Amino acid sequence: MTKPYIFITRSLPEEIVTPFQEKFNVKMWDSEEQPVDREVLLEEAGKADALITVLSDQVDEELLSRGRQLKVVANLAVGFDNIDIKTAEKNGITITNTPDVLTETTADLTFSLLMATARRLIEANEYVRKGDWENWAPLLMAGHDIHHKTIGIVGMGRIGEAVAHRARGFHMNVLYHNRSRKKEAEEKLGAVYKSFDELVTQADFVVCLAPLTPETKGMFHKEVFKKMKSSAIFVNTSRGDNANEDDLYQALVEGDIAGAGLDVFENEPISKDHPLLSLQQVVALPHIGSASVETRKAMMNLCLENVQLVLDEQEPKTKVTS
Ligand SMILES: NC(=O)C1=CN([C@@H]2O[C@H](COP(=O)(O)OP(=O)(O)OC[C@H]3O[C@@H](n4cnc5c(N)ncnc54)[C@H](OP(=O)(O)O)[C@@H]3O)[C@@H](O)[C@H]2O)C=CC1
Ligand SMILES: O=CC(=O)O
Repeated sequence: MTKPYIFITRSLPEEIVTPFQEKFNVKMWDSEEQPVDREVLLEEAGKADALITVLSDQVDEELLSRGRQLKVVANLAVGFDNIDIKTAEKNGITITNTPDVLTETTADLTFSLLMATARRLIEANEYVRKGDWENWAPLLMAGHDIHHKTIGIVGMGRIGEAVAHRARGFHMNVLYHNRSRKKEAEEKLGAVYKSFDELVTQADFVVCLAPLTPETKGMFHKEVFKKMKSSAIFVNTSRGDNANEDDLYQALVEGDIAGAGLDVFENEPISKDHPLLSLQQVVALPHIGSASVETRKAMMNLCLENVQLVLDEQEPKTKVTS
């Protein structure tokens, strides 16, 4: 009997893949960094039983309609805005993601980014390395306090709650906004529910952790930045499209807000000539929210386990539904 065929759109460590090779025929794209060619991906989608994809692969109608063989697409991310879930469901293809295993790691990164932006860590590091540090000065690299300030979390889900937990350790007041109230988070974390407008007006740090959906796309725009405190710092570790980057740039230049910590961008990788990267008050990272070795390996294992379960005609651990 021929083994089921799994195609993985990036090269993953052998140690992760080898245990699955006895039961499955596993092929990987030969680069860890370079995305798979679209034509190759479409061809593979037509003959594979399972795909393991990354967040930059467009799993759209064209791909999901390539043939009857494809049973499961396991996305190496918790976000699944790159996948047309409705078409997958219509075509009987199971979609899985990687929630929970990356929550704490992404919360660590989100809070680090908040701190690095507020306390100007990247700018200060460059200042020392360039040899510009000649004297101690009373306001040299003075930034913004974090402790006892107010954090406003838009998207108080798994990662949002983990960020709130860290914020409590810094004696911060925690505000949050979701479409629905989370009484449990309010009790456990002392978080206070606010409307979106109230949150952006009152918070010193506005952190976006809502998924990218038609509703959240562009939710941080010109008028929203104008409502924020001029000392506010915007942190985005969700998806770049949740903020309008032109408006964010203007808000920073015009002093509507004081800084931005960004792990995600409208177009990734962001061009080095992008206006946002010309601003000292912006800290930019290459979408590394979940990037610890332990967590990335846990995500890879979860993808392979989900694929195995679906191909064995069992329920996957973390199925995505519309
Ligand atoms: N930078 C990185 O590397 C990473 C980025 N991410 C991003 O973080 C996101 C969140 O992950 P996770 O916490 O696990 O997801 P969850 O689904 O647990 O949380 C998302 C939260 O967003 C809220 N939400 C959804 N729609 C809206 C809306 N229109 N307005 C306000 N709140 C909304 C939801 O509450 P409700 O339904 O009540 O509105 C929910 O509480 C991912 O979707 C992904 O985009 C995740 C991991 C790593
Ligand atoms: O952006 C990363 C994810 O897991 O979603």
